[in-house]
Parts: sequence; C-alpha cells; structure tokens
Amino acid sequence: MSQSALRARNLTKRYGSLTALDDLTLDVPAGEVFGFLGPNGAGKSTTIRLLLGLARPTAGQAWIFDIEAADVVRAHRLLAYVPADVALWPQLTGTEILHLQAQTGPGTDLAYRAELVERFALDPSKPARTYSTGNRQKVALIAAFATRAPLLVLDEPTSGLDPLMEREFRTAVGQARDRGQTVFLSSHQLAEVDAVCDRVGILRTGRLAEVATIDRLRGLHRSEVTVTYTGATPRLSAIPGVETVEATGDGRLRFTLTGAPTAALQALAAADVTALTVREPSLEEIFLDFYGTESAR
Ligand SMILES: Nc1ncnc2c1ncn2[C@@H]1O[C@H](COP(=O)(O)OP(=O)(O)OP(=O)(O)O)[C@@H](O)[C@H]1O
Repeated sequence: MSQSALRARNLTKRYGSLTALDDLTLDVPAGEVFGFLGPNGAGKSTTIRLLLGLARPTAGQAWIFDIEAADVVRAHRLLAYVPADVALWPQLTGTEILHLQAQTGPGTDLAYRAELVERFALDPSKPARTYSTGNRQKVALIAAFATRAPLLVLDEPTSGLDPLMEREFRTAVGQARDRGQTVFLSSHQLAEVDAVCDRVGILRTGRLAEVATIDRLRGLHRSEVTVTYTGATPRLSAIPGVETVEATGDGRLRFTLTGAPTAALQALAAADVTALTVREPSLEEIFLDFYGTESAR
C-alpha cells in the first residue's frame, strides 16, 4: 500500500453551534494531485487549517505523512502551503521574500525558481506593498513550487490569476507531479480541478459528499444520447440505465444514459441508426447535481 501524504480520521471542527467540518475521513496517497472542491463556506479552508495544525480539531486527528498534524514544527518541514489570502512583508521586495522563504522552507531548487519567476512574469524587484492580489499569489506559488517539499497544500491557488497564468499554474502542478510531489488543492473552479487533478473530493456543508477520479465522477452521471434512425423506432424503454426517452422530430430521439452503455447499444444495433451523438456532462453539471440549486449553507 502506498504511503499517505495526508490522512484525516473523523476530523471535525465546530464553531459554537456551527459544524464547519463534520467527521472527515480521507487519505491522499503520496504522489497524487488531489482536488478539494466545494462552494464558498463548504469548509475547505477549515479543513486545510486542521490538516496543517493551524486550528485544533473539535474531534478526530490528522497526519502529514506519519507525523501528527498537531506537531507543527515537524510536519511543516514536509510541506509548502499557499493560503487563500496571501499576506507578504510589505517593505520587502519579491526577491527578498523568495530568498527568506527559501531559507525557512524544506529546501529550494533555485534554478527552477528563477524559471518560475520568468514563466509567471513576476517583477521581483518591487516591494510587496505594490503587488496586486494576483502578484502576491504568484510570489507564494513560486516559493511553494520551487521547494522540494514532498507535499504542496494550495488553498484556492488561482483565484487571483489571469487565464495565461492559470495555464502556467497547471503546467507547474504537472511538473510537481512528475517530480513525485503530492499536491492538495482546494478550489471552486471546476475547470481547474478537471485539468490538473487525479482525484477529487466534493465537500458540501462540511461533509464529504464524494471522493472519486474525475473519470468516475463523470461515469456516475448521466450522458445525453441523441439517435437518428430510419425505419422502426428503437425500443429503449425497458433498457437498464436508459431514462427519459423522447422523440425530438422525425426519426430522431434523445435519452439519458447512466452507467455502462452495452444494453443500450445492443438495442440500437437492432435498429437502423444513421447517426449517434453522446454528450458527456460537464463537471459543472455534475457539480450542480451534487448541490442542486440550494446555497452551500
Ligand atoms: N474562526 C471561525 N469562527 C467561526 N466560524 C468560522 C470560522 N472559520 C470559518 N467559519 C465558518 O465555517 C464555515 C466554513 O468556512 P471555510 O472558510 O472553511 O469555508 P470554505 O469552503 O473555505 O469557503 P471559501 O471558499 O469561501 O473560502 C463557514 O460557515 C464559516 O463562516
């Protein structure tokens, strides 16, 4: 069994009568890029603070590799963390901050860091007080990606980045994975999670609703199939996984399909099908399926 980079057992956090995180049990194996998805207020930042030992759980426990999260000094030698709201020393320049962070962190690849400064188009000569939200985020991300920490924990890492920089971010996550680093990132951006993660956990009002690979998540949900045919109408109503069959015009019908398509394909093979399209649900639609239209809290 592979080692867990992050482990939570029955992790719970209450603020008064509000349960911000409810009984989270989760394993993120070393080397995985894990996306932690949920709308505002779902409890993502709370979870990260507990995993990093920055807040005390009401119940349960967490580990970074084999070190208890509460043992902050030892656990933090194994990780680099980028918070959702990056605060920097205002008087120091980007270069000075990167230098400081490299000295306090678990070891930095200086050549790669210089490459990241170029790729993220950061001007490191300016004092941090002049940096926009996005530039502050870039400094923190460059510092994190350039470390050789085996675990990177990134809280809403691209919220301040423009699309070009998001692309660089995705490349950097891929390179971290290639080096064997584990990445745990929280997001409410579906496209980001879709593009970079191996697995995703969906958090809803403090509870883990689902953990799955991106492919499985799509597989759990309905595809929309449109069929064009000549001759007799394909008989689909009793086929497992087929729902809401509707005729959409002369010789055309549409239905939704859940699970394996074998039975539906066999039924269609018996008809004279001239065209077939299958539309997979977007991650957005899958997400909405989980949350419905109600707000997070
Ligand atoms: N220190 C605190 N005291 C009281 N309530 C808190 C505290 N921190 C968080 N909460 C509450 O816990 C819930 C979860 O908040 P959290 O910040 O973890 O959500 P999130 O998923 O990270 O949201 P966002 O995407 O907006 O950052 C929210 O209802 C929030 O108001």
